[in-house]
Amino acid sequence: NTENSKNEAPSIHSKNKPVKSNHDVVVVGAGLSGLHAAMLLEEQGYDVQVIEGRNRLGGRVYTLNDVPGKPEAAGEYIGANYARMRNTVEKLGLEMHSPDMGGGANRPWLYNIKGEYITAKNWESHKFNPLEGEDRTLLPHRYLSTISNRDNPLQDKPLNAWLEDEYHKYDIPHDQYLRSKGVNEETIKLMNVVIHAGGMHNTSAMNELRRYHVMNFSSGKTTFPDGTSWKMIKGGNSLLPEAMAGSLKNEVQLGRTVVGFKEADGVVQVSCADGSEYTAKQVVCSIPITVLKNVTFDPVVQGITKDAINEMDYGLSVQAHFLITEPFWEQDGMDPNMWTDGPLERFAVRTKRDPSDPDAGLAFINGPESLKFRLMTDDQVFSYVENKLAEIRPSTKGKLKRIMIQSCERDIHGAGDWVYWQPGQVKKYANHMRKNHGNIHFCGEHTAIMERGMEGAFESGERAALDIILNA
Ligand SMILES: Cc1cc2nc3c(=O)[nH]c(=O)nc-3n(C[C@H](O)[C@H](O)[C@H](O)COP(=O)(O)OP(=O)(O)OC[C@H]3O[C@@H](n4cnc5c(N)ncnc54)[C@H](O)[C@@H]3O)c2cc1C
Repeated sequence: NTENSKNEAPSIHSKNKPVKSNHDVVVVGAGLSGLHAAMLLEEQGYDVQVIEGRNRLGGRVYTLNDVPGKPEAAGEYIGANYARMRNTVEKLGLEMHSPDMGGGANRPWLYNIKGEYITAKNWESHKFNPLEGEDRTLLPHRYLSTISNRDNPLQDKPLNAWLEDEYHKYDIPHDQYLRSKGVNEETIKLMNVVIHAGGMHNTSAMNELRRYHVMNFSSGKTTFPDGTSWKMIKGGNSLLPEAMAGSLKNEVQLGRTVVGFKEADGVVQVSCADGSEYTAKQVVCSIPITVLKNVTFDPVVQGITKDAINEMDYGLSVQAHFLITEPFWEQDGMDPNMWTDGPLERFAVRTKRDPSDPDAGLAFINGPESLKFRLMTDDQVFSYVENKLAEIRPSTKGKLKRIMIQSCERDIHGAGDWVYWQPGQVKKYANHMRKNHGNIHFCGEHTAIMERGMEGAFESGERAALDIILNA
C-alpha cells in the first residue's frame, strides 16, 4: 500500500512548501463531491481552491494502475441514472464502456459453505440450501440483494422517501426486519456473509431497503442509449477526477491534510498538518464524517451533528491483490472463484482487460470478517489470506505472488467504503447531515438524499455549491 497508514503521521510529503492563501471558497477533499462543488462554484465566477490530504486525486475513486487488469479499488460502476456524473464525463471528453459484470473472470462462483464445496449447479438440491420451493434456485451470493428487496416498502416511492417519518418503523436491525418477514436463521446467516456493517444486527433495515431502492432505480428504470444499465470510464475511473481537477483554474493542492477550521468575523481559517493556512469566506468540506472526529472546529460542533460525527460509521473492506503464477484451478479441476462463509468471504480471479495481462487474484473481504484486518499490518493481511486460502484450497499454495493490499480505510484520510446507517440512526441523523456549521458546508456521499455512491457524491457537491451560490 503506497498510501500512508493510520499508524503514520499525517502526510507531509506535499511537493509544495507550506503556503498561506486567501480565496472566495476553499474546498476540502478532491473526491468527486468536492471536485464537482468546485467546478460549479468556479462556473459561477468564484475563486476556488481545492485542497486534498492524500498525494493523489479522486478519494474513493481509485484505479489500481499497477495491478494487472487495472481494477477499480473503489467506485466502479456508473449507473445509467447518474445524470450529473454522465454530464461531467461528456463535458470533459471522456468515454465510457460497458464493464464485464460477471464477477471474477466471468466464471461462476464455487461456494464453500460449512467447509464443503458446492457448485452453482448442485446448490438447488444441496442439503445446506435453506430455502423452499422456487427460491431454492437462488444462489447464495444473491440472497442479500434479492431477499432484502422483496416487498420493499420504498418501491415506486420517490428516492427521498427514506427520510420521511412514516418509514422510521423500518429503522430497526435488518435481521429483525427479515425475521418479521419469515426469513429463517440459516438464510440470514448466509445473507450476513458480505454485509458491510459488521453484521445484519448492526445495519438498519432502512439502510438496506434504501440501498436496493436506489439500485432498482439505476438498473431498472433507466438505460444508456445502447440499452445497458452500468458503465465505467475507458482507461480507468480515476481519469474522471483527474480531468475534473485539470479543468479548474487553481491547481488542486495535494498533501494538505486539514487538521482544523476556525471561523471568526465571517472568515474561515483552514489549517493543515504541514503548516499551510488557507482562508476563505466559505468552505466546502467533503471529509468523510468519521475522519471529522480528528479535525478541530472553532467554534466547536455541538448537538446532533457532534453526535453524528462520533457515532456514524462506514463499512470496511480489505482487498488483497495477488499475481497467480500458475492456474491452480487446473490442478484441482474446480471453478477458480470462491464465495465462502469462512474468513476469506470471497476470492476471485480477476477479469483480464487485456489478453496479455497475467492472471491476477483478489481476496475481497467486506463483511463481518473484515473487522479483524483493522489490527493487522499489510504483511499480516497477506499471510493471513494465504494461510486461510491454503487451508480451504490447497492447490493455491505457492501459486500466489503478493501485489498490494488496498482498503479505503487503511490510511488517515479514509473512513471505509461508504456510510451505513445503524439501527435508529436514520431517524436521529439523516435529516441533519447536510446542516452547515457557520460558513462550512458539508458534502460527500454520506450527505446525499436521493442518490448513493458516486452519483450521491455529485448530488451532495451540487447541494453544497448551491447553498453557497444561493444563500451565502
Ligand atoms: C470498494 C468500493 C466500491 C464502490 N463501488 C461503487 C460503484 O460501483 N458505484 C458507485 O456509484 N459507487 C461506488 N462506491 C462508492 C463511491 O466510490 C463513493 O461514494 C464516492 O466516490 C465518494 O465520493 P466523496 O467525494 O463523497 O468522498 P471521497 O472520495 O472519500 O472524497 C473525500 C476526499 O477527502 C480527502 N480527505 C479526507 N480527510 C482529509 C483531510 N483531513 N484533509 C484534506 N483532505 C481530506 C480524501 O482523501 C478524499 O480525497 C464504491 C466504494 C468503494 C469503497
